[in-house]
Amino acid sequence: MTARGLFITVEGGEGVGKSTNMAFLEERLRGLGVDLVVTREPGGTALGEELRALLLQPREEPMAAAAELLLIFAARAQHIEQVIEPALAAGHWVLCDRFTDATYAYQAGGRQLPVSLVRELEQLVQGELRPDYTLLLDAPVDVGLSRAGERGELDRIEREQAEFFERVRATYLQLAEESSGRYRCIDASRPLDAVQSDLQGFCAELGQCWNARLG
Ligand SMILES: Nc1ncnc2c1ncn2[C@@H]1O[C@H](COP(=O)(O)OP(=O)(O)OP(=O)(O)O)[C@@H](O)[C@H]1O
Ligand SMILES: Cc1cn([C@H]2C[C@H](O)[C@@H](COP(=O)(O)O)O2)c(=O)[nH]c1=O
Repeated sequence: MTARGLFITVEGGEGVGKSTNMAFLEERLRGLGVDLVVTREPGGTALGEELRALLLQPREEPMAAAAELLLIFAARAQHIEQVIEPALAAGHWVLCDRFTDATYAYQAGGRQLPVSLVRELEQLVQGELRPDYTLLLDAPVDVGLSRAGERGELDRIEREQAEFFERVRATYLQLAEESSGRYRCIDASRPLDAVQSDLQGFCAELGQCWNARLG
């Protein structure tokens, strides 16, 4: 029987270096010789990418927090059915740039929607599916926002106030503490080579976990 693949998610606030380090992780994990599917949320399917564009486009009409939450879970339902579940079942690893921890951080933490609402939708849309490992790239909000700002125009969510992102960061740190078995937290405010040296250690740990799973 094929061993189910590992589901690895990468999380963090704006500008912490997710994109830069996703590329690094992808290269190192492929180097381990595993079949890897790299994807992102919101997105990862044609429908999901359309929903992402709707979510991130600045708009005059404010988006209701509940509308934002439901669009995110709609994209996630499609992503799970079309990409994530089939890949894991076939024994591929899935490396996903953000998943439901982002919903806890941004919609429950940032937007202050009830956590119970996120939990109910998580159960409805995901059933038992949860990440095996979550890498949190953590940096002070001002460090991330200034890096994100250097990239050019800000999207709808990046335009939020600093207090919103402080709540996002605090929620991520709380999740990392509550789920310390699954989380690896990396100080992303350091120079890139220090961050990537820790990422290298994380990849080695994943390789060992996989070998143990294969017996
Ligand atoms: N450790 C680091 N030290 C200094 N600069 C960094 C570091 N990591 C990333 N950067 C730079 O910060 C900027 C933002 O990085 P990146 O786009 O990877 O962040 P991100 O978290 O994916 O952002 P977002 O999620 O908002 O798209 C880029 O210019 C990148 O080169
Ligand atoms: C999955 C997810 C994402 N978001 C927000 C977080 C970011 O502002 C954008 C995604 O863009 P990035 O390139 O990954 O930075 O969407 C959210 O609010 N809730 C979620 O569940």
